[in-house]
Amino acid sequence: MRNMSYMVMGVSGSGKSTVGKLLAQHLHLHFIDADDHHLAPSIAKMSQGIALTDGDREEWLAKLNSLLVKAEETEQEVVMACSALKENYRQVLRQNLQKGLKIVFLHGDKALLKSRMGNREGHFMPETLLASQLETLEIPKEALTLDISHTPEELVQQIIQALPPDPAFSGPFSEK
Ligand SMILES: Nc1ncnc2c1ncn2[C@@H]1O[C@H](COP(=O)(O)OP(=O)(O)O)[C@@H](O)[C@H]1O
Ligand SMILES: O=C(O)[C@H](O)[C@@H](O)[C@H](O)[C@H](O)COP(=O)(O)O
Repeated sequence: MRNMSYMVMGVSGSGKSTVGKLLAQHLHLHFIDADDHHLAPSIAKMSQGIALTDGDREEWLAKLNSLLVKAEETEQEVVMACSALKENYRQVLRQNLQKGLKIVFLHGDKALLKSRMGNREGHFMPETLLASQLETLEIPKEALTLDISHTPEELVQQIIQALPPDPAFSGPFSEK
């Protein structure tokens, strides 16, 4: 047991919920979707096509970090799907974690992201917010970066193949 959690990140429509859930199923881990923890005013804002600010995300990120810390304290690994768009957001998500986080970054071009958002039914996030998501995104430096044109199953296999065999190994997608 590596006892280190996974963060599947990317802009809206990149597939982080889909791939994160599937990864958790494959690894028999608990899955946390950061979208389930947004404050109600944040959901209302995004539903109206208004991008969140750093301030809107502050309490949300602290809550997500507390869930990751709790998992580590109870010796659980979890898979979290979270946009985690900026480096300082990722720093908040990692704070007080002794073992760091494995970051998987789902990358795709704008047209594909737009079509994936468009295919989704009943989701609060409008396609019009994709531009601001991409403007806000700071590409993570130490992450396993995967191309979302692959199927979710292929992406999960790519993640599993990249897992370090040795728990002490601090491989290509370990950020601390
Ligand atoms: N790799 C993929 N290939 C094809 N469709 C995908 C893939 N990943 C996600 N999808 C679909 O694209 C849409 C957006 O995926 P979702 O997981 O909700 O993204 P996010 O959580 O990043 O916003 C969903 O309809 C999902 O079924
Ligand atoms: O920080 C943000 O701006 C949000 O977290 C955003 O990135 C996220 O994408 C929305 O919560 C929509 O949810 P989906 O990612 O599922 O579209």
